[in-house]
Formats: sequence, structure tokens, C-alpha cells
Amino acid sequence: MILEVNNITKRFGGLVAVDDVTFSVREREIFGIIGPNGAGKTTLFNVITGFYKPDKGRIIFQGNDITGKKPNEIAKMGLLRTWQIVRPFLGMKVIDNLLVPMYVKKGIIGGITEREAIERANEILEFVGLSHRRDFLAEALPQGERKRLEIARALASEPKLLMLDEPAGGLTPTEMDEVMDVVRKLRESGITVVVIEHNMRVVMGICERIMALNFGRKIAEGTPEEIGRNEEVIKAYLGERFHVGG
Ligand SMILES: Nc1ncnc2c1ncn2[C@@H]1O[C@H](COP(=O)(O)OP(=O)(O)OP(=O)(O)O)[C@@H](O)[C@H]1O
Repeated sequence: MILEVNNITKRFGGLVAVDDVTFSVREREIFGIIGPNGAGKTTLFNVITGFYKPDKGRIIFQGNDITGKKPNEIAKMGLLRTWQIVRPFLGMKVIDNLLVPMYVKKGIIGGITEREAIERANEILEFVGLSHRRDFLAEALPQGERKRLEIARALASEPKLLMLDEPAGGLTPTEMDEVMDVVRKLRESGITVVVIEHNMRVVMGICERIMALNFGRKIAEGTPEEIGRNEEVIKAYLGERFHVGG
């Protein structure tokens, strides 16, 4: 297991946003987290990536206890996230959006020449299908391409595990297909992916296993087929129209 999340609880005052949640993610898996609005998905992401400290529980990443570590320490270990609201450096060129995180990371582990950095940035742009946008300002990109730029920026920091917060949110069906292709390629290139996503076509289409949350609690975990026919999930979230079992 690359990530083990054990009995995580996170409270905001009297509200239990994440309630004793346990799950683990296998290496090179695409693992989905679903649940209605307010179920605790984003809070769980924030706890795992160090933006919030949990009230209870442990998080183990590649055998190391990362509970309570700072986001930049966790990122340096190879656990990166993207945000629901994309936030590239809009006034910067697409390529520079990748060079900045690269210099930040490589500066720490011993330097990289400009030529190496540019080469690597070009590879990443190719990977996410944004080579043609290399010298555009990020603000000129449509939403679907911004989402892929966000993934590209995370790739510049060489993650082992990438946590994607609603990568298909606000996208057209064609843009969604392009993001789904990129996520599958991530896995093929050896990166483990944990993804929060509301769009069921996307979740069911890319995830090998899915966990469902409701009111902060884990209510189910399984393959897309198992989740699609789980009565509690259907009641909480999916609605009859997504009933797979008939
Ligand atoms: N910083 C905070 N302070 C107080 N309450 C918060 C905070 N962040 C989240 N909450 C509350 O915690 C609960 C879980 O919220 P969270 O954003 O994790 O849900 P979610 O499943 O990600 O929802 P969505 O699908 O709408 O993004 C909600 O009731 C929310 O109002």
C-alpha cells in the first residue's frame, strides 16, 4: 500500500467533518472518493496533504508516518494535490508555470540546469496535451486546458501519488474525456491517483476502487460495479438513475 489512512477524524467546532475514516490505496491504482456536498471529501484531502491537522488518526505514506507534517514537507516526499478551483499563475506563460515548481523542488535537492528544466517541462506539456499552448499566457486557456495545466504543474514536482480535487468539475463532455485520458496516462507512467469527483461518468470510467462518504463517515468501498449497486450509496448520493444492478 502506498497510502494508509487510519481512523482519521477532523472536527470544526461541534461539526465532525471527517468521522473515523480508514482506507488504503495500492501503488499505481486510481482510487475515487465520492459523496454528496459537505460529506467531508475536501476536508479529508486537506488532512492527508497536511493543510489541516487531524483530531485523531494516522496517515502513512510509503511506510512513513506523515500525520501532522507540513504541506511542503509532504509534497517533497512525493504526495501532491491539485485544487477544486484551479490556480495556475494566470499572468505567466504555460511553460513558466512548470519551470517555477521545478526550480523550487530541484533547488532543494541539488540543482537542475535551465536546459534540463525546459526539456522536462516540454515532456510534461506533451504528456498532458498542451504542447501547442507552451508560450500562451495561462489566462488565455479554456477551463479544460487549465485543469490539465494544473495537473502538469503538479507533475513538475515529480509526485509518486497525486490527489486530484474534482478534475472534471465545470468541464464539457469532450474536455472531461481529455482529462480522463490524462489520468489514465498518469497511472500508466507509475503515478498513483486519488481523485474526488462528482461526475459519475468520470468516476466510474477511471477508478478501480471507490470509497463513498456521507456526513463524514465512510459508507461503502468497492469496485465501480459494487458501488453502483450499493443500496446505501444509492440512497445517499447516486439516485435510482445510476442503479447499475437493474
Ligand atoms: N474550514 C472549515 N471550517 C468550518 N467548517 C468547515 C471547514 N471546512 C469544511 N467545513 C465543513 O465540513 C463539512 C465537510 O466539508 P467538505 O468541504 O470537506 O465537504 P465535501 O465533501 O468536500 O463537499 P463538496 O462536494 O461540496 O466539495 C461541511 O459541513 C463543511 O461546511
